[in-house]
Amino acid sequence: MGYFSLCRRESALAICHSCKRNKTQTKKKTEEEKPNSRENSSGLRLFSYEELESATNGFSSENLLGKGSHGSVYKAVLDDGKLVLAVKKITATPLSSDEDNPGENEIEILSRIRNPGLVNLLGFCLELNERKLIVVEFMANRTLYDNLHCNSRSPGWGKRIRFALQIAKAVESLHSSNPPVIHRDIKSSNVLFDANWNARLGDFGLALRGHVEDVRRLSTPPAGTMGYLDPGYLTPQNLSTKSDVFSFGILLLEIISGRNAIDMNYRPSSIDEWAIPLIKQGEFDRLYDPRIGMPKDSCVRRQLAALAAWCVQSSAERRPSMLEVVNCLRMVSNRACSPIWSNLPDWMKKSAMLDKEIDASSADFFGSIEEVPIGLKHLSSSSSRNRRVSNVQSSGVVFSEEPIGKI
Ligand SMILES: Nc1ncnc2c1ncn2[C@@H]1O[C@H](COP(=O)(O)OP(=O)(O)OP(=O)(O)O)[C@@H](O)[C@H]1O
Repeated sequence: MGYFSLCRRESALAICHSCKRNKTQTKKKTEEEKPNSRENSSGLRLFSYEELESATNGFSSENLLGKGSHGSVYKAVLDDGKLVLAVKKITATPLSSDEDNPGENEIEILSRIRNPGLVNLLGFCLELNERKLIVVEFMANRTLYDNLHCNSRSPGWGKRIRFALQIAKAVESLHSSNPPVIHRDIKSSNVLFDANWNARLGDFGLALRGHVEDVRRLSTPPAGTMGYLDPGYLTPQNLSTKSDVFSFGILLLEIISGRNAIDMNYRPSSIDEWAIPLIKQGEFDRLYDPRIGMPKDSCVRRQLAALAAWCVQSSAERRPSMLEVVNCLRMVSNRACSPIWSNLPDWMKKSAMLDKEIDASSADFFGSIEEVPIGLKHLSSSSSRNRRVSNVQSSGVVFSEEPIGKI
């Protein structure tokens, strides 16, 4: 029996059962719950259709936040203006089954995970069987796609690196949950910013939850978005968390270069085919977003580019884990935000790391790695900029002062 079939039998996930109820049953239940909406056992709120309709001004175009391939998203204001949230009105296709209905899948997955790095589920409305309403946290500052590509004031390197780290942490939290979640649709339009400009990962319509062997057994066809999709993910058997790592690498290249994942104004049009030769040749001035110029710190330039290249390798096994990505980005972030950090005496570095909640294994990343998984040049042990900051981590990537060699 597949994992999702099992999920559907668990009482803890009342939502799944509820979703399967017919309209009459659901209406009856909701009527019983009136006049006030209430939370179910998972802490999720059950909304009535009427209250969401009224909170979105009748799903008006003024409240429309955007449209995706599975429906539209509206801003909703409830509880006398105290609560602002986003309502996804999912349009089921005639072919949608319980197994592949993105709305139901999103509820099923998001009801089991909650994390400050995600656009979390707040509740749902079950009254429309064919067009479900999913209620999630409202993200006030639009998507990463909008901010990178449609904003005349493009974010600078400090912000971009912080965003990359926040997204990486969110993906890592999915991969390390039990059982793991594979998002399968990491891309800039699925990263949204909350009111405090924290990057949050959203849209779990394609996500799969379960141990890789179980998920593979389900034979869910490969899915994702062109330009971000792992080229090695051709059959259900190829699925692994490393497909998310590939998509994250594409996202990182997008953050670095400011160009679209697929952009007909460039040759080659796909970002990885365009970027990797530039990274190999050390042509960072052509790689980095010309609107804001390259990061001033040459180490940061090399490190970010090499990390992206590591993630988009064609061999899934040779890509880093998301934990390694997080550790790399923590180091980059540290360096980018405090250039003086690399010159500090060891004891101060340690304190600085504690202050910034950076663990020792992250610090190892830049200092003492023997393995060079993508053919990056070995770090010269005499290089003062890249010298060892603490003890060894078993695998990783090395950044050199020189242009990066063969990948
Ligand atoms: N929680 C939210 N808060 C604010 N705006 C949102 C929220 N979720 C989505 N949006 C807006 O609605 C748009 C559509 O979102 P949706 O997740 O349906 O599709 P998408 O990810 O853009 O595209 P696709 O479904 O094709 O992957 C987003 O691009 C975003 O502008």
